[in-house]
This record gives sequence, C-alpha cells and structure tokens, in this order.
Amino acid sequence: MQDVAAELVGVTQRYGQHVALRDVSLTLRRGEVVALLGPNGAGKTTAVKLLLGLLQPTTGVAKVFGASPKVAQTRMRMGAMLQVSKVPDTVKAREYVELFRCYYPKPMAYDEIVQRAGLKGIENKLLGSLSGGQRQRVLFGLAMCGDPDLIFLDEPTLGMDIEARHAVWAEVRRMRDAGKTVLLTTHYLEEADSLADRIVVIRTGEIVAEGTPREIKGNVAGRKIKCVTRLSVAELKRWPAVTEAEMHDTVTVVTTLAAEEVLRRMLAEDASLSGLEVSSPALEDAFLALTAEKEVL
Ligand SMILES: Nc1ncnc2c1ncn2[C@@H]1O[C@H](COP(=O)(O)OP(=O)(O)OP(=O)(O)O)[C@@H](O)[C@H]1O
Repeated sequence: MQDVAAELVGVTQRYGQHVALRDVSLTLRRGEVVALLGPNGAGKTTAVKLLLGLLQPTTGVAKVFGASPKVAQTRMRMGAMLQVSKVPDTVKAREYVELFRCYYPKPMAYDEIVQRAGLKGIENKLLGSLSGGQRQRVLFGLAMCGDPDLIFLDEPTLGMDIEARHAVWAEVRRMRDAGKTVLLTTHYLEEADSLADRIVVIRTGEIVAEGTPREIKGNVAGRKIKCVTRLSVAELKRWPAVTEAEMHDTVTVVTTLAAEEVLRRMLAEDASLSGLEVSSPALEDAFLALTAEKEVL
C-alpha cells in the first residue's frame, strides 16, 4: 500500500450558514499528482486551505504526514501556490525568493529555483512590473523554496503562455518522479488530463467522481461512434446500450458505454455502414456531465 501524504477525513466546512464542503474524504498518496476539478465555488480552495492548516474543519480531520497541518514541522514540508497570493510591488523577484528561502531549514538552492521556475531574465525586475504569467512563475518558485514533499498548486498556469505552461508541467512531473506529492487545482482540463495520476471532481462541496483521467472519461461519458449509416437516430436511441444518438449533417453520432457491443450490432444490421470513427470522450465531456446542475423537480 502506498504511503498517505495527506488526507481529509469526513470533513465538513461551513462559512457561517454556508456549507462549502460536506463530509469530504480525500487521500493524497506519496508520489502522486492529484487534480481537484470543479466549477467556480465548488470548494476546491477550501479543501486546499484545510490541508494547509489555514482553516480548521468545522467537523472532521485534516492530516498531513500523519500530523496536524498546523504543526510547524509539517508546514516545513509543504509548499503552496495560491490564487490569492499577493506580492509586494516594490520588491525584486530575486529578493522575494531569497526571503522565502530563509523561512526553511533546508531550502532549495537559489539557482535551482531560478532554473526550475523559469525565472531567468526576470530575477532583477520589481514584482510590480511583471506580467501576470511572470508573476505566476515567481509564485511557483516561492512554492518550491523549501523543497517541499507536498506541494499545492492552485491554478498554477493561469495566464501563462504555452511555453511557460509546459515548463511547469515538466516540473510537476519531475517532482512526482522524485516521490513528491502534488495537489493541483485547475480549470484547464487538458492540464489535469495530461498531468494527473488521479482526478477528484467536486461539485457544490461534495466529491462526485474520483479516478484516473481514463476512468473519469470512460465511465462517465462513454465513447462516441461516428459513421454514415442507414440506421435511424430514433431506432438507435431505443438500443439499451446507447446513451445518445444524433445526426450532424450526414454523420450519425452515437454515445455509448459499450462501444464494441453497439458497433457489432450496427455492423450486423447495416452492411453498408461507412466512414467509421470511434473516439474516447474528452475530459471536458465528462466534467460537464459530472458537474451539471442537478435538475430541479
Ligand atoms: N471566507 C469565506 N466566507 C464565506 N464564504 C466563503 C468563504 N470562502 C469561500 N466561501 C464560499 O464557499 C464556497 C467554496 O469556495 P471555494 O473558494 O472553496 O471554491 P473554489 O472551488 O475554489 O472556486 P473557484 O474555482 O472559483 O476558485 C463558495 O460558495 C464560496 O463563495
């Protein structure tokens, strides 16, 4: 069994009357990248703050490396890049990184931070003069200062250009390969798909799905069969394994959780079927299905 790096156990978090998280249990194992996905206001930042010890759960327990995240020794092993982080405008990037390095007993070497966070060329600039993407890179560097075993990245690549984004992705993979644990929140589903070993989807304070990117995509949205067929959409919709069937111009698109079974039957019933294409759903399809507003009856 893999070691547990951090966990929320039966956590409910209230802000006054508002329930931001409801009985959430979440485990982060050592050496894995977990992406927390969910629409605005779902409770992602609240979960991160609980694990960082910035919030005390209303009920339930938050643990990091077997202890409270508020314990100083535990904090030293964590790094965080939060959306809300504010930086002073009149301090140079270099000075700020150096300051953060002082907080840790065994900080990462300055040059290593510069290289890993892509700070070359902006080290001597005032933080107030940096672009949004450059500022994000500095925040990424700050999160790495203590060479943490557990790192929280809240929307890390927001505003970054493609090159900077890919550099962050490479760095996250390097951390994982070094046995570190990464919790990532992102609205870029491609980012979660590409980086995460496991995805946890939250909707209105509750976990609604959890699994590898492949499982999340496969189990929820099914696969799509596209082809030209004389079978009618109305008929296809009546097949038990078909979730959805529609026509786009001359192409019929069938969504199903049992692609092989449906395909065999389609070929058996329409020998003239042509232009066949079977595709896995995008993570976006699964995400939209999982986080869709509950129907009001
Ligand atoms: N300090 C607070 N006081 C009152 N309500 C809060 C507070 N912080 C968050 N909330 C509410 O709790 C819910 C969850 O917020 P949270 O910031 O965790 O969501 P999120 O998933 O991170 O959203 P986003 O994707 O927009 O960053 C929201 O409805 C939010 O309005």
